[in-house]
Amino acid sequence: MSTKRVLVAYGTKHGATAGIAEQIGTTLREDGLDAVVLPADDVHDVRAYDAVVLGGALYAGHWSSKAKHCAERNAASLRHRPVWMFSSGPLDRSTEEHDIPPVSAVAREMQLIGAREHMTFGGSMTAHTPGFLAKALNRQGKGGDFRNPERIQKWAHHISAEIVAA
Ligand SMILES: Cc1cc2nc3c(=O)[nH]c(=O)nc-3n(C[C@H](O)[C@H](O)[C@H](O)COP(=O)(O)O)c2cc1C
Repeated sequence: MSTKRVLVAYGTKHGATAGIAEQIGTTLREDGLDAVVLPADDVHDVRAYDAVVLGGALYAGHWSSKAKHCAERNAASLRHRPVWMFSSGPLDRSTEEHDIPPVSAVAREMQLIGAREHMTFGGSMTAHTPGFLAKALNRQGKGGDFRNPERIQKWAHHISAEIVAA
């Protein structure tokens, strides 16, 4: 049986979501899959992949437009392969306490594509994040890196298991 190819695509503004995507890619590779990690803007054809993981950052209640446009641009092909989606956002530990459902636009994309599952991961906004609002929130002590490597890895292992079993 040939190694399954998996695309992990991400829509990011400041890199936190890219970091999550890279960790998912690394874990999928450790599990024996051929995983490629790409910015969502660079994804124009997913037909070379057996499965796709697509993530986007949340800003003001909206999922990354880069991730959304990627889903829309590739909808016809995504419908024919297993797809998982994730969001990177909350700047607290809430994602570790309970599941945070996808925002409505993501739920709509998932339905259109027939995506299997969605996960919300804690985000990251540090003193290095550019932008007035980010700086102001950091000054108020509201920033931090809330990405949880164990949770990300656990979800990636779960995806590998489903892909291998398919
Ligand atoms: C101006 C601003 C607005 C944000 N709005 C949300 C939001 O509505 N929901 C959320 O969960 N996180 C929100 N966040 C947190 C970001 O989603 C988080 O920092 C994310 O990991 C950033 O990803 P990126 O670095 O890939 O762009 C916001 C952050 C900033 C700076």
